[in-house]
Order: sequence, then structure tokens, then C-alpha cells
Amino acid sequence: MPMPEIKRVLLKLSGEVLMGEQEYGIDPGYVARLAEEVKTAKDSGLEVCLVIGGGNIFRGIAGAAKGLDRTTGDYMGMLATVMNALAMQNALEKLGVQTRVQSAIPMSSVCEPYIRRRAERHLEKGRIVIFAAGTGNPFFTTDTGAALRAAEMNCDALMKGTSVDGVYDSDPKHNPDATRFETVSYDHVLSQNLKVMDATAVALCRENDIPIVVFSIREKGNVARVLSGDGVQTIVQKDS
Ligand SMILES: Nc1ncnc2c1ncn2[C@@H]1O[C@H](COP(=O)(O)OP(=O)(O)OP(=O)(O)O)[C@@H](O)[C@H]1O
Ligand SMILES: O=c1ccn([C@@H]2O[C@H](COP(=O)(O)O)[C@@H](O)[C@H]2O)c(=O)[nH]1
Repeated sequence: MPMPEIKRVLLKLSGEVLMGEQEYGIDPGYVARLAEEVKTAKDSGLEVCLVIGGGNIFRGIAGAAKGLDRTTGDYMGMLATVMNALAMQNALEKLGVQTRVQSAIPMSSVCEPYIRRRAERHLEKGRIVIFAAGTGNPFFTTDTGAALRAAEMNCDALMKGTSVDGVYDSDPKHNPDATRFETVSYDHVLSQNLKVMDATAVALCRENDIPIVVFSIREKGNVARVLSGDGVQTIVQKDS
């Protein structure tokens, strides 16, 4: 299946992969490796928007399961994504890539607030814009934040780099016989409750006709392979 034509991409990286082989937090060596992947997308001529999850540090729902107020936990999760964004900014700038971090929760001593037109200007100047703090609202995820920013920034695709190499008919981490889709419709993902991405994010992409490309970010060189059409991935799109 050919990749959609992409000029501007929203790349969403799982927070969990920033742990590398650790069980928690940020492995700077691994972040440096991921930064090279992100640079590949930029070097291929794309305008790149970046969103990083927070699952390597904190998820509100996990805090709630242990008695923490859900909204407090969600704000903590959003703050975790800002830490990840700063780590990635640092790694990208070490590679000579110009970046700006924009946070949905204003914190002016740390990074810019999210301002769409300003983000546009950064992209025009060839900078990568890292959107942090998700949507800025509790009860959402960074997948939904990524879908929202992809729609606002008129991205041609949302590429989700995660720990699995696509969308399967059931969770491949629990079912070794699960089968991967080459392409699958938004409607199928939603009706079958396939959990590789949250339903709000998928619905937002469906409404705005933004293809979602799910691929593994764990293998080195995968961003380039996926972009050139030689990769392993699933494309979620409308029924063809
Ligand atoms: N049908 C499915 N196909 C593929 N993966 C699935 C499916 N159902 C559940 N998953 C799980 O979805 C997970 C990927 O989504 P998840 O939202 O957990 O990660 P992420 O968004 O990449 O991480 P983070 O929250 O750290 O940013 C994988 O761990 C995979 O096991
Ligand atoms: O818009 C958002 C985005 C995120 N959160 C909270 O942050 C964590 C980490 O994000 P992941 O997408 O799970 O990596 C998430 O679990 C939420 O607790 C949020 O509240 N709103």
C-alpha cells in the first residue's frame, strides 16, 4: 500500500520508548537515537510537528487507580510530556536541528505557549515544533493532542511511532496469533474497539480525513523506511 503524499507531518512518539531499556523515566542515550529518527523526517524535506507521550513518567489513569484524584493525575501526566519535549529538544539541537517547544499549558519560563500562527511561522523557517502538554485538558491523551494539532496545523498525516508495528485485529502483546492490517478504516478501528490509539483521536482524524500511519519506532531507521514506502506499518484511513 503506497504511503499518502505528505508535505507536513505530525509525528507522535510514544513516551514509553524514551525509557530505552530502563523501567521508568528518560534514557538520554535512547532519546539521542530517537532524535536521529526525527531528523530523518526533516532531512527528507518534510515540515515536522512533533508530539511525545508521557507514559514513561506518569499517566493520570494509573495515578487514579492508586487513589490520586484523576484530574490532578492528568495534569501531572501533561507536565511529564513537557519534560519529554525538553529532552527531545535538547537531543535535536545537539544534532543541529532548530526546534521550538510550545506547551498547551502556558509556562513562559520554560517554553512558548501554543500559538498556532506562531507554530506556522516556525515551520516556514524550517524548525521542528514540539507540541507539549497534550490538549491542555484532563481526561484526554497525547494521541488526541496529536490529532488535534495535526488538524489545526493542516498536517497531511499523523505518524504514530509506538512499540508495535501496526494495528492488529487484537492486541499483539496479548495474542500471539493477532494479524496486522496493511490498511484499515477509521470505522473498523472504532467499531472493533482496536486500542492502538484512543477513540477520540481516531474520530478526530476521521472527521478531518487525516491518515494515521502506525509503525514501530523501536527499530532504527524505521522513520525513513516508512516514509519511503519500504516499511512495516498500518495506514488507518477512510474506506477506499
Ligand atoms: N489492536 C491492536 N493493535 C495494535 N496494538 C494494540 C492493539 N490493541 C492494543 N494495542 C496496544 O496498543 C499499545 C500502543 O498504544 P499506547 O497508547 O499504549 O502507546 P503510545 O500512545 O504509543 O504510548 P504513550 O502513552 O507512552 O505515548 C501497544 O502497546 C499495543 O500492545
Ligand atoms: O491532553 C492530554 C494529554 C495527556 N494527558 C495526561 O498525560 C498522560 C500522558 O499522556 P499519554 O498520552 O498517556 O502518554 C495521560 O495519561 C494523561 O494523564 C491529559 O490529561 N490530557
